[in-house]
Amino acid sequence: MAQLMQNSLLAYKSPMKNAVPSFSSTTGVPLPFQLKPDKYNKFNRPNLRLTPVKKNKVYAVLEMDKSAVISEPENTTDTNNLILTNNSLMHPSVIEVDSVTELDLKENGFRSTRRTKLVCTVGPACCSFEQLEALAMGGMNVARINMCHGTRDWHQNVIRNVRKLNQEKGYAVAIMMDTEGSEIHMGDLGGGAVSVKAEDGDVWTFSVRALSGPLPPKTIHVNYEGFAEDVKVGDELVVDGGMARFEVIEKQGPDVKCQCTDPGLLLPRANLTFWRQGKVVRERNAMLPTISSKDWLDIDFGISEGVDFIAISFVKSAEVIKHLKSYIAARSCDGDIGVIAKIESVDSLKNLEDIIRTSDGAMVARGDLGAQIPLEQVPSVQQHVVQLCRQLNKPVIVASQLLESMIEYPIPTRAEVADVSEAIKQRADALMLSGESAMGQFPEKALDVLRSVSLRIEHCCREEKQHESMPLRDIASSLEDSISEGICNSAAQMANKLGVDAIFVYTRQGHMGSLLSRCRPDCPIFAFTSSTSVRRHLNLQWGLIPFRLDFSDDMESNISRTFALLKARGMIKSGGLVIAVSDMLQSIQVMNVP
Ligand SMILES: Nc1ncnc2c1ncn2[C@@H]1O[C@H](COP(=O)(O)OP(=O)(O)O)[C@@H](O)[C@H]1O
Ligand SMILES: C=C(OP(=O)(O)O)C(=O)O
Ligand SMILES: [K+]
Ligand SMILES: [Mg+2]
Repeated sequence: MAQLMQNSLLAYKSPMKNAVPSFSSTTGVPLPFQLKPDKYNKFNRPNLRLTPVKKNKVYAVLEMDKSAVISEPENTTDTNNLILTNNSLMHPSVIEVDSVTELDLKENGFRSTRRTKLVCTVGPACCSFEQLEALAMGGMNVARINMCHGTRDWHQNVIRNVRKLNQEKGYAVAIMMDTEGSEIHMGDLGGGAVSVKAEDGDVWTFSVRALSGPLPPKTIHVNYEGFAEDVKVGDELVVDGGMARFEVIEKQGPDVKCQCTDPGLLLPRANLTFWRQGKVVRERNAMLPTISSKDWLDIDFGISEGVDFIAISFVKSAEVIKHLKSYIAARSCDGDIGVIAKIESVDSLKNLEDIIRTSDGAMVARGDLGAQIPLEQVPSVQQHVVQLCRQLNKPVIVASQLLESMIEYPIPTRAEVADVSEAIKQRADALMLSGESAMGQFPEKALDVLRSVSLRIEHCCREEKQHESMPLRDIASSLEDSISEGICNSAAQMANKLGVDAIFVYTRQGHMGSLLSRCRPDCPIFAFTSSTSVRRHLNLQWGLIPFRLDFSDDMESNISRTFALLKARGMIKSGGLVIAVSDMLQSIQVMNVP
C-alpha cells in the first residue's frame, strides 16, 4: 500500500483511447505498486482531476484533491491496472508550493504577488500549531525565535510545529534563531509579572546579586557582574532605549540605588544602557564576548534542530561572524545555516561593510540601535544598511516597532503605516514583527497589516515606476560568478523592458535566485530548487517565490515540465511571457507559456 498525498501530481502519458493509462516521471523510476482500476476508473471522480496538456511527452497531469490509498496489484498481468512510475508519490507533490501561494497565483495572477517577505517572532501569543498555521496562511515567510526568552524545550516545540507545518502543508517557512547576546539586561520580574510600572521619583535597586526566591519590591536583577563597579553616581540608566529612565544615586556593593526620572513600564529582560555626559558608556561590557557561553549552547541547540538562520545580537566585528560560520561548517551535517548579523550597536556601525560582507544577511535591529545612537539617526542608518546589503547581495530585515501599538490595539497608528511603507519603498527584503506577534493581542491582524501595506505600496511603486534604478556594483570574485551575475542583471533588465510576466530561475544552491532578487525586477521571480533547505532560505529574499522541484540538466525539458505542472494547477496561464535562467545552462531564454 502506498499513500498518495493531497495535491500529488501524476504525469499521464497514454493518449490512446481505452488504453491503459500509464504514469511516468521524467526520471522514469518505476514504483513497486499499481493503482487498482476501481480507484482511478473515472477521472471525473471528485478526488482526481485530469488536465490535458498535450505538450512534449506529457499528455496530461492528474491532480489529487484528497489523499488516496493505492494497493498492490492483485494480478500483475491485469492490463487494466494503472502503472504508476512517478517518484513524486513519495513527496507531497512533484512541485512543492504552499496553498497560500498557489491560491494567490491562481486568483490574482502572478504579477500581483507580494515581494516583501515577512518575519514573525514567535512567543506565547502565537506558538501553537494552529496559531502558527494561521500566521503561515497570513503570509509569514520566516518564524523567529528569540533565545532571550523561553526555555529550550519551549523553542524546540515551536521548531517542531513549524517543521510539521512545512511537511504537512507544503509551506517553506524558514526558522531563524536569534541569540541573546551578552549585553546588559534586566532579569525576569518577580512573581512572573509581565510588566511593572516604575513611578516618577521612586527609588529602585538594581542588583547583580544572585537573588533566589521572590524578589524584594522595587528590585531588579542585572545579568552583568561588572555592572555595579562600572556605573558611577550621576550616570543615567536607560531601560529599553527609553521606556523608563533612572539616575544612579548611590552604590552599595552589588546593589545600585537608582531614582526614576522618566516613569514607564519595565518589561522582563529589558535591555539596559548607561549614559555619562550624553554618551553610551562602554566600560568592560564592551569586552564581553559577542557570543556568550549561553549563546554557544543555544547555537549547538540550533544546529542540532537544523534551524535555517542564526541571527547574532550585538555584532561588533566580522571576526565573530567568520568564527561562527566555521563553527557551523564543522558541525552541521549540510552546513546550510545562514548567519544574520544584527546591526544594533555603535560598534557594528564602525565595521558595517566588513560585517555585512562576511554574513549571509543582516537585520536593522532598530530597538537596541535606537538605544545606542541618537534616535534621529536611526532612519538614515536603516536606509544605508538596506542599500549596502543590496549592493553586497545579502538579504536585509527591517525590525522592531513597525506596528508597536498593535501589541494592544487592533489597528496601527498612521505613523506606523508610514514607517512600514518607507521600508517597503527602500525595498528591504523583509519586515519583522516582534512583540506584535510574540505577545501581542492581535498577531494575525498585525501580520495582515504588513501584508496589505506591502501589496499596496509595491503596486504603487510599479505603477508610478517610482523605484530608483540603483546602479549595482560588480560583486563576483570568480569568472563563473561574474557570468552568473551578468546573466541575472541582463535577464532582469530584459524582463523590465519587455514587461514579462515572470522570471523563472532554476537554482541548485540559490545563488542565481538571490542575484535576480538583488536586481528587484518588476515581475516576480519563480525560483525552482531541488533542495527543501534552499527553498526555505530563498523565502527570506525579496520577490522570490520558491518552489521545490526535481530538475535535470536538460533545460528544455525542465521548462516544458514546469509549464505543464504549473498550468495544471492553474498557477500560470497560456500566453504569459517568461524569461528563464539557470545555473546549469548559462543562457537567457524568452518564451511564451504554451
Ligand atoms: N519565547 C518567548 N517567551 C516568552 N515571551 C516572549 C518570547 N519571545 C518573545 N517574547 C515576548 O515578546 C516581546 C518582544 O519580543 P522581542 O522583540 O523578540 O524581544 P525583546 O523585547 O526582548 O527584544 C519580549 O519582550 C517578550 O515579552
Ligand atoms: C531585533 C532586535 O533585537 P532583540 O529583539 O533581540 O533585542 C532589536 O534590538 O531591534
Ligand atoms: K535577541
Ligand atoms: Mg536587540
